Amino acid sequence: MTHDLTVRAPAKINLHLGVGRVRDDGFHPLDTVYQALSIYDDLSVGSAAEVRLSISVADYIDRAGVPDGEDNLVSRAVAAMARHHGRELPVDLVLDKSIPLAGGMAGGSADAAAALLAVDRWHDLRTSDDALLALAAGLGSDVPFSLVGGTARGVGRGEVVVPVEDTGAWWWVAVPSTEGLSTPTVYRHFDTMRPDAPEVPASAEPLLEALASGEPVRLARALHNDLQEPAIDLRPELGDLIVRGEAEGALRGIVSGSGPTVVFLCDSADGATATGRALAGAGHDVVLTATGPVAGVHVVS
Ligand SMILES: C[C@@](CO)(OP(=O)(O)O)[C@H](O)COP(=O)(O)OP(=O)(O)OC[C@H]1O[C@@H](n2ccc(N)nc2=O)[C@H](O)[C@@H]1O
Ligand SMILES: Nc1ncnc2c1ncn2[C@@H]1O[C@H](COP(=O)(O)OP(=O)(O)O)[C@@H](O)[C@H]1O
Repeated sequence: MTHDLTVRAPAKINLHLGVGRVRDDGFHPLDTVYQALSIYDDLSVGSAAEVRLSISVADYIDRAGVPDGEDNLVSRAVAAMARHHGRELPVDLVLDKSIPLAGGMAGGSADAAAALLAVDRWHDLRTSDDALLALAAGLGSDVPFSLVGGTARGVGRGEVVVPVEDTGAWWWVAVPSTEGLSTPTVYRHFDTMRPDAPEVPASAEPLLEALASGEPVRLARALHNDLQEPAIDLRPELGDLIVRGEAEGALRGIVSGSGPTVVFLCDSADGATATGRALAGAGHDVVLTATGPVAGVHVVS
């Protein structure tokens, strides 16, 4: 089958992830700064009599970990669009994944956002931006950011997203783990380790100031993730990886979101290549070099 439309969906990292005390609804209040990186899943669309989804993955992704059928966030996004418009939205979808799985890089959220955009364009639904953002928030806290992309501040449970100016071109090395970490598990571990967590999460302001300076060394110092401690407690080897990457020239290593992917900020493209090579040489089979910020989900063909 030929597919006439492809939507590209970027991975995200959190430059700042301030987490407050768990709310009554089970979510945590956040003050976060997201950045979209140049590691992408692609979602291609063609015609069909019903909703169909097929999935392929990069060689470093465990295909068995990606749910098929209606459990996939792509299918859930199509169903949400169909409910919103009050009609069936038949479509043939082919998902090609490169974003590490269950890695704290929001691959599933990116796919959900891509599906919203793809189905909107394919069926010429002209869904308003506000409706798309509301549908996205219903699918997951990270999904609205995947629509917006670039660099943006997220508050609430992360679903209220405001773009921030970011004129930098930042270079990153991402090192995924072979085994993913579940987001709810890491949040629960945060609750255990931080029973005294403040109601109001740590402010993203210092990070935003560092970002505005355009200086990689300042940004490196300002990176902050309240889920790093629980993630490292669950996976102590992540702490060793951070130390190693920093010894190999990275300005700073940090756990991405709820982990277990570790991302390293480097001073330049050459710096990222050198750190990436050194980590690959040290036995890390999968090392991805990326730049950010990049656009949110967008049509590429
Ligand atoms: C931690 C973060 C940081 O950006 O991303 P990942 O590292 O997973 O990519 C996000 O908060 C993940 O967002 P997302 O993966 O969309 O989470 P959701 O589907 O909305 O929620 C899954 C579960 O995570 C927990 N959760 C999520 C968001 C939040 N603010 N507080 C929470 O406690 C809840 O247990 C919830 O049931
Ligand atoms: N399209 C999808 N891609 C990846 N995971 C998906 C998808 N749809 C549902 N999932 C489920 O969501 C979980 C978390 O996925 P992912 O977004 O990759 O990680 P994270 O939440 O750590 O950023 C997976 O383990 C999987 O069970």
